[in-house]
Amino acid sequence: MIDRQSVSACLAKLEKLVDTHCINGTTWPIICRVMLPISLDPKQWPNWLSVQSVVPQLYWQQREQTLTVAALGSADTLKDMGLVSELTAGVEKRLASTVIGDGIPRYWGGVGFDQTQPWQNFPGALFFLPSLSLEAQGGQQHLILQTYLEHADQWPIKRLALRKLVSGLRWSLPRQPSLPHYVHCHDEPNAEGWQQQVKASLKAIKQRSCDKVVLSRRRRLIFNHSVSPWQLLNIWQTSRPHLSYPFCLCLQPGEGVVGCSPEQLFSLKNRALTTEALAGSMPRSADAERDAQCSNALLSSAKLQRENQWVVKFIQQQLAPLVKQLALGQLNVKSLPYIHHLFQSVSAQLLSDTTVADILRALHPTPAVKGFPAHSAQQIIRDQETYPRGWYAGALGYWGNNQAEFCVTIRSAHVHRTVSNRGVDSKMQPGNAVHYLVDLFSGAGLVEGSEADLEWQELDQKLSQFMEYMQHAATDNAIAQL
Ligand SMILES: C=C(O[C@H]1C=CC=C(C(=O)O)[C@@H]1O)C(=O)O
Repeated sequence: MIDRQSVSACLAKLEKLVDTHCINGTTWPIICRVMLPISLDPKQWPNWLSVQSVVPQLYWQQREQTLTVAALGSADTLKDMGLVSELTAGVEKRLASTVIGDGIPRYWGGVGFDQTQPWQNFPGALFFLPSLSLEAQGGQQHLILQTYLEHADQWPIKRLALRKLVSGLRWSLPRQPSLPHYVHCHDEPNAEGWQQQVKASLKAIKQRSCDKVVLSRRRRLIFNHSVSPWQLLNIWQTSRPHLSYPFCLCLQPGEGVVGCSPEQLFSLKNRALTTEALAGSMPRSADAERDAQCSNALLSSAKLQRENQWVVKFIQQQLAPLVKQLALGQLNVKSLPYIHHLFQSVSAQLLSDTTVADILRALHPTPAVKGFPAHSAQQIIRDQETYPRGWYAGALGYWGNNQAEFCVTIRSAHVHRTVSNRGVDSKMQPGNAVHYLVDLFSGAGLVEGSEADLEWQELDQKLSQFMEYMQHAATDNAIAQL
């Protein structure tokens, strides 16, 4: 179990360690951390985070479930800084700090799709060292408290903040409130707008200014009642597709990015790197024979293979100066509950002077979410899309010394709210000033031979998974309340 007493004991241990270093220590900056074994079912962690008032709040689970984290509060945050290269250099510098105490520190966070197009109240990129985290790894669970100090002078303020965080923790886990029904649904672009965007993109592809571009659609659901990202995470997790990363990052209470992604950006353990090309899709069918045909069609369609091969080509090009022994896995099909994808794994060994930052900058974003070549695809996306992608199609995960893993934040939503003095449409109550918004995103890769109607259906397919889960959850809640 985890309770107030054990966390207080853990804090006392951390304070003692830091006090001793402040008196005797000579090396600065330091990361000081203590770990306490706990037993609290990780399935409860999102619920536990949802009742806390401190931010940031992060939940992230590794695709094979080898690591789960619930992180709360920040001992050190790096965000925005214009260039991702500056931010990543900052994280590397932090990780070179002297570590005092137990285990190996990890910074958590990531980068949005295009840092020049952030969401409101959400920086383009952010990494933080959690003040408090729960981590499950190798069959063990720990509570971890951490602080980062550039000098002893910072300790009194940071100690106070930690004490405040620990004393403000909430321990009772109420039932999640029921999920309301949305009152309005709006697609951007709509089906007609999509036709125009695809036409313009295919023209650029035909003129050879681009080989592939990934365009997206935003479905905005508007609610009259509060919706929390944690409710959505619950839905995604209960109906979790095999081998996906469930994640939720809130930078303000009740607002954040949430999703369940099948795609890994990369994983790095010591010097061994794995990454993948996940692109090219076919719908699933309830009929087993038809479903097998769809899956086989992925492996025989030249157009779908092109979609995937631009990603492979990009990965090979970008990694060439940074790795040795690059090897491609077999082209395969990854089947999720609603959709099949073409999938090819890539593995390599880092060269001796290659860093995590080099790999992150080289790979993100891949043509699975952007296109190829990157610059012209970016231009088309900027010309055609009418909203910022923010952290949709970004990268989210952890970064430690010689260790990192990031998922690509697709199959995701931005949960936020707006305040206005007008209703959004006639169904909204006139005096209802706060609108709760769930922006769902889905994207589709366009190459020579793509058809706007089929790509629109693919976007539907990707959205339908979530829409169905949500419908079920709202109905189940309504029944439970009878
Ligand atoms: C960009 C998305 O999916 C990517 C990943 C798998 C298959 C894709 C496709 O077939 O277009 C996309 O490249 C998304 O789901 O929003």
